[in-house]
Amino acid sequence: MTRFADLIPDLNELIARARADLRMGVPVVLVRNGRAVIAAAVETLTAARLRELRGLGDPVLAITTRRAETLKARAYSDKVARVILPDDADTRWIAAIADPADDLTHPMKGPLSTCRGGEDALEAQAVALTKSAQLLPAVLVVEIENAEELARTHLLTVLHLTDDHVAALNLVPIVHARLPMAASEAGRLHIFRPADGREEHYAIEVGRPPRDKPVLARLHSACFTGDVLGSLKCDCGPQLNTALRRMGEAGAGVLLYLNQEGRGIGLANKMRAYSLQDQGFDTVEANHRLGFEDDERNFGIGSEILKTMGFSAVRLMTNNPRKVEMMQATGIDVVERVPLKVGEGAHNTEYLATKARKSGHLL
Ligand SMILES: Nc1nc2c(ncn2[C@@H]2O[C@H](COP(=O)(O)OP(=O)(O)OP(=O)(O)O)[C@@H](O)[C@H]2O)c(=O)[nH]1
Ligand SMILES: [Zn+2]
Repeated sequence: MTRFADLIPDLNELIARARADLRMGVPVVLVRNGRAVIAAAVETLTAARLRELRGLGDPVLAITTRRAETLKARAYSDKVARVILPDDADTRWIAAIADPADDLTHPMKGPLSTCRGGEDALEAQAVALTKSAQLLPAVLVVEIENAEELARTHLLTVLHLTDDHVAALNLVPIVHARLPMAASEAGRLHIFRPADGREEHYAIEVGRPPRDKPVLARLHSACFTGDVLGSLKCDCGPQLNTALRRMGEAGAGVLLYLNQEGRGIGLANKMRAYSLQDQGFDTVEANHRLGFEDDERNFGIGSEILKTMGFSAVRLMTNNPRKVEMMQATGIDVVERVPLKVGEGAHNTEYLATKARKSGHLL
């Protein structure tokens, strides 16, 4: 028995630490079924670290199959493609694989060689880690033998992964307090903190809705540009304000403010997507070129919070049928869908039309 064993971080805690490492540019070590790799996020890779990683073996650049499609590289798997790093590839070459900003002005000179066969589970998990760290989904990976020793001598985080690790949500209510708002003086803000070290989420309770009846609810995803800056590119700001106002008028409701900016890709990546939209790509194409799925959000978070607050049924304000399906699938009964169509204008007609055409939003 190790003494003070409870002081040792568990896998969820180590994953949170690994996320922070990758964001800073520090490589992490991943081990699974006797295989070990060292992985560094492309977005934060420095020339010095690239040099040393090359010294450890033959690096492979792992990207999502989505990004590989844009680069016309063969993925051989539905999750991840492994691009073989040419000997003369520098950090700029590597960055261009991950970042589509210059795809049109400086297309990659292919064809890119990719690995076929062999193990790619760790590569897929490493890419998933960069996604959850809200970085570009791309990692430089080198297979290593002496993982434990390298990690110990170089103070690197080691993750022993068994299978596709799904952290339990475990949203802990931290605090709530009265918050009079323009939409309702009877407001209350609740803070929920997930056990996985990621962003906190909020619930804004309007009035005191009875727990045993369906509550007027809105699942709102953070949109700094729309909610705070009044961006005209989307409908988020007006949707947020209208939802709160309707709850105020009804005297009761609950708005979940989920910190899943940019449909879960983070504000930096959303701005990368906006820059691609300025080059003519629509909202879905831009996500795909960056290597993301259309929507990387986890709506299960909303259900967890509602259950913790004591609700089991909602009248959900949304135009997104996926939100309804996900709520039902995660144990909250959606007795009614309440449309929330506001904020249409010259700058977002295309955006709303694309949501309807490609993402199934109801108009
Ligand atoms: N990646 C990406 N995210 C965007 C873009 N425009 C808006 N968003 C994000 O999309 C999300 C919109 O969230 P919601 O309004 O809650 O969801 P919705 O799927 O539109 O569904 P309803 O509004 O409920 O009908 C927010 O997280 C925004 O930050 C974009 O062009 N690209
Ligand atoms: Zn928005």
